[in-house]
Amino acid sequence: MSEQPRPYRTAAVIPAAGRGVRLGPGAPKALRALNGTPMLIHAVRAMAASRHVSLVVVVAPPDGAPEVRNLLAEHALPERTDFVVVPGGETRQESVKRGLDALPDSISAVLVHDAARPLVPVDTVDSVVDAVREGAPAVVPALPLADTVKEVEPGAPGAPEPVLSTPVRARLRAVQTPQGFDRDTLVRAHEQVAVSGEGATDDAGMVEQLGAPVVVVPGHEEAFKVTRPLDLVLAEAVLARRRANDGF
Ligand SMILES: Nc1ccn([C@@H]2O[C@H](COP(=O)(O)OP(=O)(O)OP(=O)(O)O)[C@@H](O)[C@H]2O)c(=O)n1
Ligand SMILES: C[C@](O)(CO)[C@H](O)COP(=O)(O)O
Repeated sequence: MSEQPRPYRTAAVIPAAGRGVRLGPGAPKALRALNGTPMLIHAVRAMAASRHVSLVVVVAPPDGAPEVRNLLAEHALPERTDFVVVPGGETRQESVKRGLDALPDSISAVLVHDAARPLVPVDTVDSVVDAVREGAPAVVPALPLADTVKEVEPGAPGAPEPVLSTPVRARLRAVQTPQGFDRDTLVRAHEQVAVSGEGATDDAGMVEQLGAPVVVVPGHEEAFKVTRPLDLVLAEAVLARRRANDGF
């Protein structure tokens, strides 16, 4: 007898276990506040805002799972969405893998979304989900670049670095999250693709190494990653503009 196809259910895995070294000293980055609310809660709400997302798996700082469970209980979140919290690993890639391991069998599509991109609009989330539902095994939101990019021979910090090439800017895209995947493809990438050093910098890159197609859909300026202190200033400004537009 042939296996029943899975009902189409989409989960979001939110890696939130990073320290936030580039942001400077303080609590783990995902737990720092934006307009009084932890960055992670903004990211969780951004995923749960999509009508497609029925489950959100939060990958917490390694010893922070109880604190994250408390945060989820304390903040208003949509009732139609289920939430699971698991502890993260040493690298982003390990943290994503732990999130994937927590998915129930019923899930057929997965979004992987940085907690550090708390302000992604729901339309961007939905356009990624739609492209996966239409059959793309891997989908990334991305924007054209404003700067010219040079490939260099990396040297000591602060030392002049020889330029090797100038890629054609019109062919480059700055990649954001959520990245969307057919679940089996992403699991296969995490099982089969060997990545050395600090791990893969994004999940779609691992799928590329499998030889599976990855497509880009338009990203959004407000899906920027909170990485350095100036990004916090921008995030607060975006939230202030949203509050003003909402009329409170
Ligand atoms: N071991 C890790 C490292 C990163 N992340 C998550 O991956 C996302 C993108 O990583 P990044 O912006 O680099 O966050 P940090 O690793 O916290 O930042 P930094 O490199 O400055 O320490 C973040 O939501 C971060 O919490 C994770 O879950 N587990
Ligand atoms: C996944 C990502 O956000 C895509 O741009 C990015 O690669 C994460 O990099 P980080 O160094 O872990 O912040």
